[in-house]
Amino acid sequence: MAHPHLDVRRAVRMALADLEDGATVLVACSGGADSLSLAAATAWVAGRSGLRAGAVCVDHGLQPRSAERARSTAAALCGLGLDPVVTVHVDASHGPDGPEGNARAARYTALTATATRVGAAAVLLGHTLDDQAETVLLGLARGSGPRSLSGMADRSGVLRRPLLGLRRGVVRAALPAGPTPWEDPHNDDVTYARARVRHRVLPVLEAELGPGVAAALARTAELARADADALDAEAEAVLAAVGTDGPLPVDHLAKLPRAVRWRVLRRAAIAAGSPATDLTAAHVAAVDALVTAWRGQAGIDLPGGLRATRRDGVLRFTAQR
Ligand SMILES: Nc1ncnc2c1ncn2[C@@H]1O[C@H](COP(=O)(O)OP(=O)(O)OP(=O)(O)O)[C@@H](O)[C@H]1O
Repeated sequence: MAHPHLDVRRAVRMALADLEDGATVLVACSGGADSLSLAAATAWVAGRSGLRAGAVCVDHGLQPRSAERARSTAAALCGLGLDPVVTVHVDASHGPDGPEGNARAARYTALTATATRVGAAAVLLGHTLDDQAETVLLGLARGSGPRSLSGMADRSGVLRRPLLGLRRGVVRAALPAGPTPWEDPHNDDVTYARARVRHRVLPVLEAELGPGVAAALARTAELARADADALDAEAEAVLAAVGTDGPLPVDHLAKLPRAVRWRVLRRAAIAAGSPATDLTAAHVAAVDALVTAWRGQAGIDLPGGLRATRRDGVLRFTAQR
């Protein structure tokens, strides 16, 4: 960790290399250490490469002091040389994923909408290699498939994660002097699984298996993403050929590799009205058994009042009255 400032600036420079002169980038800033370090590096890079840099803070209204925090973050960012901060208020009290999940979904929607509104070419997020490794470990512990194990993408639409290849320690060692980062109390609260992975599981893995474990987990994420992309594309192609909303020929489904067939069945069930958040791997496996191990059973009930049935050589998803 000889030159953390250089490492962070290089990572930001590379992530922004394709932007045209005069383009605007926004740093998504929570006020935490990672996004403050990212903001400082982005201000430095933008100042030397003809880009405009601003910042955006999302106020979820979840923590009582969040408005005050947003104000002090804004002041710190202006001090780092970024344009005045855009603060966006979102309502995270509704949604299917609990307060944290709803806040995350609302945040990504708000960040993307803000980029469109201000004409920004990219919004930068401060996720690090440690965040990626934690996500992979949490996915492994849940028995996730390659899509979940692929963690966070370095690019997704307008969102970019320049620090995904850097350890959190490097990012924090490059923190600018002056602003005091705000620490989200959840980060250290070991009642949360992610905090336990961060403070207890990953350190033990590194002590026992070597310091390269986090980078290895991040590599797993990259490999899993490539596999998941290929399998998803194949499933899409199958559905494009047979049609998403009609009956699915069982003979055709039975010949597909299981990983592709599961994806086809999941997509078809969602297209027919089963909510993606409620449709589990066990539901999909039960529908799969109608294809591969059918012994005349009547059908499978699915979330959203849907029923999967097999008759006359085709599989159908129908809404139950
Ligand atoms: N309220 C928010 N407003 C704007 N951006 C946010 C907000 N919360 C999180 N982000 C963005 O998402 C990234 C990851 O946030 P998260 O809370 O998962 O991780 P973190 O390790 O606590 O990061 P940080 O130290 O920057 O808070 C942040 O670095 C930031 O870029």
